[in-house]
Amino acid sequence: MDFGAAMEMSCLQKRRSSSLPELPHCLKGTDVEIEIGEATTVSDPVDAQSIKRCFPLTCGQPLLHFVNSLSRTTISSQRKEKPAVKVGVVFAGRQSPGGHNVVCGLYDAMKSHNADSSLIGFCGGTTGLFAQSFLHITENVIATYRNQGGFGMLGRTVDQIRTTQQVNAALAACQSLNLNGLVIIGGVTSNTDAAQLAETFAEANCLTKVIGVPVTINGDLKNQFVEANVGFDTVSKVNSELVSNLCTDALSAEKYYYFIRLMGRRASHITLECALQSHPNMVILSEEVTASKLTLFDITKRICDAVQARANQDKYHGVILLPEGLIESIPEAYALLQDIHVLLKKGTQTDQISTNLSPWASALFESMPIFIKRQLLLSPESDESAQLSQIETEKILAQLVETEMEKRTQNGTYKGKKFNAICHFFGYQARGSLPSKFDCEYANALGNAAYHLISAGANGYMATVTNLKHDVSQWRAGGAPFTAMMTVQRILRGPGSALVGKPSIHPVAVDLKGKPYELLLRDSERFLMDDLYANPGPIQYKGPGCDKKTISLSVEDQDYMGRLKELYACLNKVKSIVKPGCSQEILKVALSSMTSMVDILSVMSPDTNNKHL
Ligand SMILES: O=P(O)(O)OC[C@H]1O[C@](O)(CO)[C@@H](O)[C@@H]1O
Repeated sequence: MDFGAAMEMSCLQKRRSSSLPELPHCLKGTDVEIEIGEATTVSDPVDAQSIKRCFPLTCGQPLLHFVNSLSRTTISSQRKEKPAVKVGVVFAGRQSPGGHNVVCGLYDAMKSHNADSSLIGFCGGTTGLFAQSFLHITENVIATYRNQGGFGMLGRTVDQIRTTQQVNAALAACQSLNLNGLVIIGGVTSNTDAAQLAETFAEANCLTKVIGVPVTINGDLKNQFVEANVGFDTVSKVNSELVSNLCTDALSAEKYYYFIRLMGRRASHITLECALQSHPNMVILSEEVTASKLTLFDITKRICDAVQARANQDKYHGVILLPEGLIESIPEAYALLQDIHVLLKKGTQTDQISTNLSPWASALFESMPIFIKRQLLLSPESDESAQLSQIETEKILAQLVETEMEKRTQNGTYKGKKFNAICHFFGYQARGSLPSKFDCEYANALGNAAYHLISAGANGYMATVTNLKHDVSQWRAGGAPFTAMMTVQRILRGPGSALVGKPSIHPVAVDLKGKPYELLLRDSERFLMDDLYANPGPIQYKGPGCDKKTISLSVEDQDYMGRLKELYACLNKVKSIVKPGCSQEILKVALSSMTSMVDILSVMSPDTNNKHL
């Protein structure tokens, strides 16, 4: 493929390519300084031990904040040129709208601080990194891809830097190319891999500093340092418009139920956000199914009861949203997928799988239509999960609902008209969209921040931009160590014993106690029965509405991140001052800090999804 090549641009694309996203005040100009914040710690002792053991050199580093020294009266406003740097960038994860702007922001920052700095982009994702296949990123390349969708500038292939061979190949590439920095763009998997790479590079005394950037449509890389992911805003908006169009269509014809599956493998953030923006009749989130341990039968029954209730009001149309990860959250389907995975790994031929499954798994498998069987048997993804984007869960559900409605008709419990379903998967069409203004600006700021981290010699950090609910000018930027975002998963093995996994940055699920979900629950009954469809329309790039952020970002607890940080600071204070035999005075100070912690905790949701407090 011809990476970085010029492309035929529409009028809109040309205008976008020449428009420079606004930068937050703290990143503007050439007077950005770095302030060292509080050291990061992990309070859970098991997690802490394991993280320290796996990341002895990069664990416990402080938070970093960027400040614009021009805003300070004490510092001279003379422009400071920084040493030239050579940086490599790689799209390690799946494409996500806005990803190109990380590269553009990085490039702009590098060049504005020293015109001799050079940026190379690895072609074809991690494969290009291992093979040292790259292109020099020039002004022309930047102009072609600024504010454009996809990952066409550099492409992507596999999203892993995991095996010893892969890590060594990455190390060899960075050493032989003499890179000062390597910027890894991706989601939870890519950033976990980046953390490992940073540690390995530190061990090997490699010059290259590894920096991650949170870019994933899934919106599941969230923690006290990361408020949003590049791409989520765009994908939610594009999908919401498409869902709304189907709502309008359903209401006009009054004869179809649209079953729509949206992307989101391990968390249902996109589905939740689209529901909040477009108000379909029904939404089924993976997190709800997991929490209530709903079976396929339960879900089918819920939908059928809803169809029946609507038919009682003479309504024979509707729109139902579900995430692609739903299938894995249904206990019996998950177990079936696991069994299939084990057999595939053993090398069992696909036509022999059914006979080698346990009787119940085989019965479920055999009850599926032939095309679904084929999809279930697809070889797993690089992270060993099923190829969820290829499994048409919406069709399984539509078929089960149709069968059940026929049964109800035959036994006389349903007397309405025939149920008609039409299925859709909105995945790739939204993922390839032109990025929203928010994603363009957010990604650009993150790319800028990545440069400042490299120039400050930070290794093992994720670039962060926060305060996102506010105007771009007020956004804050900095970096947080990967290790401060990690947790260790425990697999319980009988009472008192647990198997501890490797420390990783884990995807964060929809919080069923959080504000966005609460908003959905509040209106779910009215959405179901009253057809309160709302159409947000296409993404706006200029004029009124262009600065609208996702509802999730806007309603998430305004002070949640601030409270977490406060909590974290109090805890660190206590830990640093309380020592065996310390004075009464110190204990009093510690007690007051702990009282503040209790106060903060009492106003926060008890289920914070966060183990680093
Ligand atoms: O492009 P591919 O390899 O089909 O990836 C599909 C997967 O990527 C994502 O779009 C993003 O992680 C998932 O929602 C989806 O399952």
